[in-house]
Amino acid sequence: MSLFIGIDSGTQSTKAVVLDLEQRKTLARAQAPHALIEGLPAGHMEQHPRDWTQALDTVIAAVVSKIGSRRAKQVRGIGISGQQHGLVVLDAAGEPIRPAKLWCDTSTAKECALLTAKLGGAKAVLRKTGVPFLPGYTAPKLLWLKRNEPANFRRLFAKGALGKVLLPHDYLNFYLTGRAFMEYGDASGTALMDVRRRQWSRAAIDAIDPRLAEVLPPLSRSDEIVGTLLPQIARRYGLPADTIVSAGGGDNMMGAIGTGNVRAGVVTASFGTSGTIYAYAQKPVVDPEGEIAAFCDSTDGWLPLLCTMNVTTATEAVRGLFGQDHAAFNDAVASLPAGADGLVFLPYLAGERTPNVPNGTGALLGLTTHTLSAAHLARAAMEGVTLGMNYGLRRLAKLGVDAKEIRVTGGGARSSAWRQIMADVFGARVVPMVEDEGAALGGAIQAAWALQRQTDPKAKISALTDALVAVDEARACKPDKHRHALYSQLQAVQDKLSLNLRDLFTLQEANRARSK
Ligand SMILES: Nc1ncnc2c1ncn2[C@@H]1O[C@H](COP(=O)(O)OP(=O)(O)O)[C@@H](O)[C@H]1O
Ligand SMILES: O=C(CO)[C@@H](O)[C@H](O)COP(=O)(O)O
Repeated sequence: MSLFIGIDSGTQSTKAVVLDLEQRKTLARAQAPHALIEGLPAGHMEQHPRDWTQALDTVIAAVVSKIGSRRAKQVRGIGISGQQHGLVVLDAAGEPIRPAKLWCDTSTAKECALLTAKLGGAKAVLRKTGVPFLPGYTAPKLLWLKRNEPANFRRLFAKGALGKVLLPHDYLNFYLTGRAFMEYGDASGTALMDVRRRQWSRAAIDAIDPRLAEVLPPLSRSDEIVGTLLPQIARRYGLPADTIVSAGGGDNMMGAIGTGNVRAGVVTASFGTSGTIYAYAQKPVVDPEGEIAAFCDSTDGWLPLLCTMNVTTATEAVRGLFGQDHAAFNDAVASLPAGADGLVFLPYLAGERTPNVPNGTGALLGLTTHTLSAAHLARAAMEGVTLGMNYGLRRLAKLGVDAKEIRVTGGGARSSAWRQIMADVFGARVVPMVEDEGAALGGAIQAAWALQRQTDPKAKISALTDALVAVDEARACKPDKHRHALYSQLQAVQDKLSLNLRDLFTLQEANRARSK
C-alpha cells in the first residue's frame, strides 16, 4: 500500500490531503490558518516563514492522527505546493533574515521600473527572460531589500557563510529535508529565470546584484526528489525515515496537476486569495503584451497563466462587513438577479496585477438607496472579481487558449452561486473537481510520480492524473446566453472604469504618501 501526502501552503492557510494510490481516493484532510503580519504600511504584505512551518506541522500531525499510526507507516512521499513568488531570505544558518514579502505585496513598483530600464525596456525584458518585472514577482523584492534594508541584504553574503534565496514552497522543502533547490515551475515566477531556456537569467540577476548567482539555489526538473525527511522530522511526524519529498511547485503549477491540467486542451481557474486561469502548453507561451505570465509548470512543460490579486480578498472583505457565514453570503448572492441591479464593483482592494495597476483601489458604481444593501454588495463583489478574471481570460483566448469548459478549484469554487456566475461571465461550462483542494492533491500526485520515475524514468504524470483526478459533473454549471450577454456589457463598464480611474489612482497614491 502506498500513501502520499499533498500539502498546499496557500496565502490564508495550509491544507493537507492523504492520497491512497491503490484505492484512488483521499483518506484524510486537514487545514491550519496563517495570517498576514498586521500594521505594515499600505502595499506591504508579509508573513513569517515560521508560521508556515507551524501550520505544516499542525496539518501533518492532524492527517497522521486521522489515518492512524499503522497506515502512517505506508506513507511513501510528500509533495509541497506553495503560494508563488514570495521572497524568503535565509542566513548561513538557514534562519529567515526577515519575514517573507508575498506575491500580493505591491511596494516594489519603483524597483520594477528600475529593473525594466536596466534590461533595456519592457520588450527587451520579454526577449531576455519571457517574464516582465511586476511587483508581485520575486526579482523586484530582492532589489527592494537591497535599496531599503541594505544590512539585511548584506547578510545573504556574509564572508565564507553564504545565505539562500528561496520561494515559500522551497523553504518548506528545506525545512523537511535540509536541502535547497528550485524546480522550474515556481522558479519561473521569480522573473530571474529565462523561461524559454529554463536557466537563471544572467541579465536579470546582474541588474540586481551579480552576487545573487551564489545564493540562488540550483534549478531542477520537476520529477526530481529533494531528499528524504530529516530523521528528527520523520520521528516527530511518525512517518517512515525513507519518506521522500518531491520537488513540489507553485500552487498554480500544483493546482494544474491536481485538476488534470497536464496536457493541452484543459483549462483551470483557481478561486483562492488570488484568481488564476491557466492551461498546460508544450512550448513557452510569451505574451507580447506581458499580461499573461509565461510560467513553466511543475511537470516540465509550460503554464501560460493570468493572475488577478483580488478574489476572495474582496468577497471575504464584504462578507466580514456583515458578519455572514458562507451559506448566508451565498444565499444573499443567489437572491439577486445577474448584474446586481446595476451595482458594479471594481475589486482592486489590494492593488491589481492584471491589468497592471499596483496603486489601484476599489470602486463602486451604481449605488442607489436600493443597491446599498448587504446582498447587492455581496453579488457585486462576486461578479466584480469574476469579471476581473475574465479580463485575462480574453487575453488568454487571443494567445490561443480555447476555454469552452473550465475546471475550477480553490475555496471560492465551493460556492454554487459563484460557479453559476463564473459560467455566465466566462461563457463556458464550469466544472468543479471531486477533490476541491486541487493544489494539495497535485502535491500528492507529483510525489507519487517522482517516486515512480526512480524505477521507470518514462513514467507519465498523465497516467496518474487520468487515474486519480475526477471532475464532479453533478455540480457543473452551464452558461446562460442572456446572462452572458449582460455580463459582456458589464465587462465593458468595468474595463472603462478601470482605465478611466488610472490618473485618480496616482493622485490618491500621492495623497496617501503625504498623509503618512
Ligand atoms: N463556500 C464558499 N464560498 C465563498 N468563499 C469560500 C467558500 N469556502 C471557502 N471560501 C473562501 O476561500 C478562501 C480560501 O481559498 P483557498 O483556495 O484555500 O485560498 P489560499 O490558497 O489563497 O489560502 C477563503 O477566503 C475562504 O473564505
Ligand atoms: O501570484 C500568484 C500567481 O502568479 C498567486 O496565485 C499566488 O500563487 C497565491 O495563490 P493563492 O494563495 O491565491 O492560491
